Amino acid sequence: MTVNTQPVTERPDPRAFGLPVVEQAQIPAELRSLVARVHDLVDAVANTEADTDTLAEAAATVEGVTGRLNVARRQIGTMVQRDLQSGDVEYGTITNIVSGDTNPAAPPLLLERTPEGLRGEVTLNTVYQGPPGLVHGGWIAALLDQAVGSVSAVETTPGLTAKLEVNYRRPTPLFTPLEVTAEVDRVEGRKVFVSGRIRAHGEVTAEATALMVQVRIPGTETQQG
Ligand SMILES: CCCCCCCCCCCCCC(=O)SCCNC(=O)CCNC(=O)[C@H](O)C(C)(C)COP(=O)(O)OP(=O)(O)OC[C@H]1O[C@@H](n2cnc3c(N)ncnc32)[C@H](O)[C@@H]1OP(=O)(O)O
Repeated sequence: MTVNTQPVTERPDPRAFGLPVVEQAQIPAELRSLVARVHDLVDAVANTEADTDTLAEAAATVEGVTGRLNVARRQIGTMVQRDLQSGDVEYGTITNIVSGDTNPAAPPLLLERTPEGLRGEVTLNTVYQGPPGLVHGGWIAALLDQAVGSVSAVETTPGLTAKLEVNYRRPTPLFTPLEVTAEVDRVEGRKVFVSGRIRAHGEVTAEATALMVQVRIPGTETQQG
């Protein structure tokens, strides 16, 4: 649908808020590899039944590595700039729990623009388990919150979630490609009404409606209402 979008040039640059910005292409391949290895490590730790000697050795090794990595830490709020296939520029926090490039706990959910809004695919392992074999309801809400927040940011300007209502229609399975979609339904001043869905095997397992309230951008208060 057609929404009340603003020109790309009016989107806020996080640098204007004093936030450091890293271009996605500047993230070293070695860091991406580390993130992927630790993502697998979390799954291995969550499920291991290895003997106690192996567990003790692994704990000591991980403690040592953690100490070496903590010597140099990023500033909280560091943003990553992503160039979408559509040509749009998107900003997100680099450690975002759902989509962050450097967060090994993120699945991650990567979203791309479609004529309707945003779409992405993600497959979740037992790290995201709630009931046996199923995705935790809080994580379902997190996926939907990220998708509706991102579509609001990409199609209008960034905002915070004021209200999120999730309907859990069917169990959402682990180890199954999940399609996540989101769209802007309407815009009223700073209020952006959005909706999103998760599908497994083409069937909706969860859907959400949400209200995003756009952040006030210095110098544009009158435009934003
Ligand atoms: C540059 C940065 C780039 C960032 C990229 C990000 C990528 C995105 C990905 C992130 C994805 C993850 C996303 C996350 O995880 S966001 C994290 C979770 N959300 C929060 O922490 C938000 C906490 N809440 C607040 O900070 C404030 O309440 C906000 C900012 C939301 C509004 O406080 P503000 O003082 O600014 O505005 P206002 O109070 O004058 O309200 C304005 C209008 O809204 C209406 N209203 C408000 N609340 C509700 C409600 N509950 N139901 C119905 N209506 C509500 C209100 O009546 C009014 O309407 P009207 O009277 O004008 O008609």
